[in-house]
Amino acid sequence: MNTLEWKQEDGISWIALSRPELRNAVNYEMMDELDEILHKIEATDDKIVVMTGSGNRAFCSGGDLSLFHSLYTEAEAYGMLSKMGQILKRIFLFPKPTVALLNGAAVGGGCELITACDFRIARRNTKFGFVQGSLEITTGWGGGTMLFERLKPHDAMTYLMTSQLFAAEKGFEDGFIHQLINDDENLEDGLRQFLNPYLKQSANVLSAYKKIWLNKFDLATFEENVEKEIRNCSKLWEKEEHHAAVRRFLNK
Ligand SMILES: CC[C@@H](C(=O)O)C(=O)SCCNC(=O)CCNC(=O)[C@H](O)C(C)(C)COP(=O)(O)OP(=O)(O)OC[C@H]1O[C@@H](n2cnc3c(N)ncnc32)[C@H](O)[C@@H]1OP(=O)(O)O
Repeated sequence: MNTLEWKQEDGISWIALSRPELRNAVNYEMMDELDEILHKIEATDDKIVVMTGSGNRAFCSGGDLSLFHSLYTEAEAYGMLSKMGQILKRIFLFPKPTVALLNGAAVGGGCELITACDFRIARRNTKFGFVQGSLEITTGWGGGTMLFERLKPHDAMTYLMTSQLFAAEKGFEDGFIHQLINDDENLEDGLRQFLNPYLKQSANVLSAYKKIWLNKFDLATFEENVEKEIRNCSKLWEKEEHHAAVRRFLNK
């Protein structure tokens, strides 16, 4: 694996996004590797999946803008967005509980990725934000649809419509972040403390409860809504306003 690290320990499958020099931005190789690793994990006896980022700056900075900047038309954008959208859906619907461990900032598509997970644990000093609006696009991997399943509509709209970066403490108050880990605490120790009561249960019990939550969804409607989100984002993507905003980011 070139863009991910995977380890299995005490019933936990750890996935670390590993492109720290670009703040763990997602490229096509990472999408393929994520897809592959999720298939492998599904076949293990592991109880819980933890997703985190390499380094201490970022969990994930979203799509790799230096790469995806070359996608110009709606159709080109749709290809990339729907590829990652499929992976986010797999994470959201994954048969085992999933946890996003925010070792650093989760921004743009990175924030969509944490939304796809069942639990979010963050260092107290981290930030998260759906900054897509400042790039003149919206969420395009299905994370907007998923956010409305995680939060009260008013809070979800605030996160999405303001494009702001928020402190993890605000996410904790809103119920988006489930546990804060103090800055002087070891991140893995803090996570294990949170996970201990879950890890005392069998994999079958955890998966069965996850299934009850997933049974709530009309899958066809959920998939239709994700698809609409991806299509809408693709339309905005091809506008000059978006390309200009990305150029500003890359030339800063
Ligand atoms: C494409 C899908 C779409 C979606 O559907 O959601 C998206 O994800 S759009 C992408 C949205 N993401 C962003 O706009 C993130 C921008 N990044 C940041 O805000 C910051 O980098 C950070 C994540 C808050 C971390 O800040 P910091 O630790 O200070 O790092 P730097 O900003 O100095 O970045 C270091 C290095 O990495 C490059 N970088 C960062 N993010 C990306 C990215 N998403 N794509 C490509 N490159 C990225 C950044 O340009 C720096 O490069 P160098 O200057 O060459 O070192």
